[in-house]
Amino acid sequence: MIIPRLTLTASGCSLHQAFVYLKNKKRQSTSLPPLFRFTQLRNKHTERIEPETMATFELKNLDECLEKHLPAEELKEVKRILYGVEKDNTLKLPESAYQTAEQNGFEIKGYSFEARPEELRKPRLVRIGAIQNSIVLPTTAPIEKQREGIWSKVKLMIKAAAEAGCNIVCTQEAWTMPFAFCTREKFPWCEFAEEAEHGPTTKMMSELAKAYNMVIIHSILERDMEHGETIWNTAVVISNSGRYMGKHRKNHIPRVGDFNESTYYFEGNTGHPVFETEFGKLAINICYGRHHPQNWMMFGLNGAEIVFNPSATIGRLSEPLWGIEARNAAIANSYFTVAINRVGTEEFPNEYTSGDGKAAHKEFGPFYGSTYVAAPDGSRTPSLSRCEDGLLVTEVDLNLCRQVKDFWGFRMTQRLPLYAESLSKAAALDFQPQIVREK
Ligand SMILES: NC(=O)NCCC(=O)O
Repeated sequence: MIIPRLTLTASGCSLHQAFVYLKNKKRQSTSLPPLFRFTQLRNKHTERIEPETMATFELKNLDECLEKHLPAEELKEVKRILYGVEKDNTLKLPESAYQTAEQNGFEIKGYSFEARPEELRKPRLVRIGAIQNSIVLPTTAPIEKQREGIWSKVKLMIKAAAEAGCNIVCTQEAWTMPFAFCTREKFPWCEFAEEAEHGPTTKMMSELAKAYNMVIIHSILERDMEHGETIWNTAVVISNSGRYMGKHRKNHIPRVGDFNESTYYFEGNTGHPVFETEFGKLAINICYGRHHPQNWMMFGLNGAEIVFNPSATIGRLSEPLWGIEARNAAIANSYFTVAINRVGTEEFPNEYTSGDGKAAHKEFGPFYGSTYVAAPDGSRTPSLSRCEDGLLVTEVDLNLCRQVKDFWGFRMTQRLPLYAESLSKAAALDFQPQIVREK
């Protein structure tokens, strides 16, 4: 789907970031870590600004746009219809979390979803942190420096999540690296791959998980040392004890636009695991898997209460789909979903083509952020910004999953045996589609 206007708007975000940077420069110049300062300047210089963006570059967030332009009464009704929330569900976070965000130049937002009080079960309140971020150093910097740069930034965001009382935190897809798969070059990008259980990033995240008593889900390029050093796109789950719980490998690999990921790794072989943690039963449906309702369904069948969707996707391709897919999955499967997307435009040293007859180019993006959480009753939070680093904190009561199952009965009416029979027929070589024609 081609939506040129949205694309242009997103690329204009860098102007806004540059403006915010300059505005905050004086106030933050001593407290801002050098890597942050570099990123914000770099974005200003590397993202293309087309003349048409000037009119709309302020659209860094759809919700802020609605708030700016709609009268209060209408805004309330629009939000009820769009988000399924009857009353303001903004969650006030501890001051320290806001301060950490402000000092380090990222957005922080808090929301909550309530469930009905039950007689026999206590509320099962869980705070979820979802992190969206841009890369930090140029993609030409040494690999280890690039990774450490992103680590430093995201560690501060995890600190803010801890201050905000988060029990679970999830990063975006392939969070330690630029999303270089557009290039189809193996070197140096494969060097970002690391072991899921024993790699440096999991080690670092395990320390944070233990220190903050937090489950951490982080999505990396995995190198499987036990199976021929093969590469996978993998989400790692670390318990709040700091111990490695397991991993899930991306089930559906895109072959669309510049998402040339099939050059690097295969479809995952880990099924649909659900991780039973102190803070609920969690699963991960990595990026492109969100277009496959059956992928979402299988995590539900295995008992997931929250399914994370760490992603890397761009406006030209998928922005109109973004608000629909994870939200629909939450409704269809009676669980919470957390859709997370990176921000910024990434520039690579060599030009590549998109196979669409257009000129070769070096940039990939803009990735449009817009991280949000959807609840099983179909309500959802507003999105984080389309262009800024951000932490979304959402408090959920997991009791809502069963309450929605009881009310709507989607799990009861699911007709699994009917579909199992039909699916095995559809997958057979001699399948004949069930079509009725006029005689
Ligand atoms: N990372 C990834 O799978 N992106 C594919 C594009 C999309 O699914 O929106």
